[in-house]
Amino acid sequence: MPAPTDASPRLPLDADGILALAARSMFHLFSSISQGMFLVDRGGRIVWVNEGYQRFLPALGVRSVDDFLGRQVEEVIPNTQMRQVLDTGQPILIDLLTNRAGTFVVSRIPLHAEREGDAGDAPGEVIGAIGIVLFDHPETTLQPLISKFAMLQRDLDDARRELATQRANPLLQHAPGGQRRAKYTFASFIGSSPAAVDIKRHARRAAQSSSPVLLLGETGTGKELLAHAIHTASARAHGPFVSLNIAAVPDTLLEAEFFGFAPGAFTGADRKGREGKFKLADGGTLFLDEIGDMPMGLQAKLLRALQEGEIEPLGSNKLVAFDARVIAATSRDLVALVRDGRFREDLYYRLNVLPLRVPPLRERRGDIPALVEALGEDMAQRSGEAPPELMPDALALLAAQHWRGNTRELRNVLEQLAMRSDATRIDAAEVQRVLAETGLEQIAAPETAAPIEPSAGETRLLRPLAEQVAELERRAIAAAMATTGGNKLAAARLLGISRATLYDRMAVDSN
Ligand SMILES: Nc1ncnc2c1ncn2[C@@H]1O[C@H](COP(=O)(O)OP(=O)(O)OP(=O)(O)O)[C@@H](O)[C@H]1O
Repeated sequence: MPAPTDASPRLPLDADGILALAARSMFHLFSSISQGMFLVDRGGRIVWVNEGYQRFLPALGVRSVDDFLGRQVEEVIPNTQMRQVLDTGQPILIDLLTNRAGTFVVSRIPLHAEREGDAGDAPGEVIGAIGIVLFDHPETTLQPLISKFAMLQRDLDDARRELATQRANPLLQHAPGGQRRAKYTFASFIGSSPAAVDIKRHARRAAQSSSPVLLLGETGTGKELLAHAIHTASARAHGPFVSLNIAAVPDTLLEAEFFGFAPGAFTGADRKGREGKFKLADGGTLFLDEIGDMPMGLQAKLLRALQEGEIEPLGSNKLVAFDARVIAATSRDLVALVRDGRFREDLYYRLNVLPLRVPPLRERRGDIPALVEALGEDMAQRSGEAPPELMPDALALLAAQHWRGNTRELRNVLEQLAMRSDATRIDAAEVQRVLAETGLEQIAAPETAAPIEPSAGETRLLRPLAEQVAELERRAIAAAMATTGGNKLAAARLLGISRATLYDRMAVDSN
């Protein structure tokens, strides 16, 4: 390393100089790594904004930097907490801010006056504050953190629900041997549409029998929930409910998971040996989720176990009898898997004794308002905040979606809505924005497509057609403008019309 020459820059030797240099370096660092910064004076007036921040101005409804400077911060940045920082002198180092421009991770730091003379280390009076946008689009930039948080939240949720359900239903209380018990009853399956009533009726009937049940349906339709409910309503309700998600266990470990292993059965195995799920489910129900993902090699062994009512733990050379009722579930097309030679036909028939097809959400759109209410209540119980209240147009828009991920996806969207919206009453434009931001396809909510209450919907339709078309057009334009943050070109593209046509229609609406 070359020795510093007299011309090389050096660290200042005095404390004030070092402090000034550190402050300058940190300011430059934040200015370059953050998405934007601005300063307010003691009175909350915006006095400076950097280049990065300027790109948020259109979404905030501000036309130019000149329009931004000199304004009171609350006037131009809804929901800001800068005033609190000015009043308390306390920084808010990390916070989520949601307003019409989106959701941001922000930091707010007070600026203190220099202390005159020998005032010690105490900060001087607050003379302003600096606002920093650390991340925009936190849903993508902070995805790993958010996913982890969501997972923990869901675990907590499950535990709370389990407790609440146990209190309400003694049948769900401790099964012999400890914690393995069902979490849901048929009452947990929300829905009174013909399709929901039908599946519950068939499932209740299946609960009376001891034959294997096969739950077929898309992901998130409630197959696992129904498996729990069938167990709870069955004669085995006092026995354990044991579930195994076949897709979640590596193929090499599956056999041990199913059948258990004898002490010292293989290198690295637990010295004491371990019981498999079949044995753990003795006297109760074994739920085999994602059965379509079962490796071919193990299918023959599963078939034998089901036929004989006996299993052979790995490395034991001993047959052990078990008494468990099997409920299997899959979102895959088992018949096609059989046809392609990827699922044994004999095993398919063994499992397919009582097949139940769980309908996707789009076949029971009428249940969506009730589901929204139940899921909202559940979320509110968890967060301690009031449940989100969806306006009729927002519900209609949700009811019109395709919902590939069914109830699980609906729940995710509601969680996003609760997280991003300041208002407790959520309208269609807000839903549209979240659907767009979460990358879900959006289907407009024509009133004829999914009337939530047929009679009310029909009454609404008994008006002049031109009036209804105009209203639908106005709502579509408003939704497109909300989704694109007011960008008319993008809104026109979304609606499949030219920009000129969009201007025309908007001019008509404002007249
Ligand atoms: N009808 C319903 N009423 C209330 N909650 C429901 C309903 N259907 C599904 N859910 C909820 O949606 C989520 C997904 O349900 P579940 O895990 O039972 O679906 P699944 O069909 O087993 O999904 P996968 O095939 O992906 O495992 C759960 O939180 C469940 O409680």
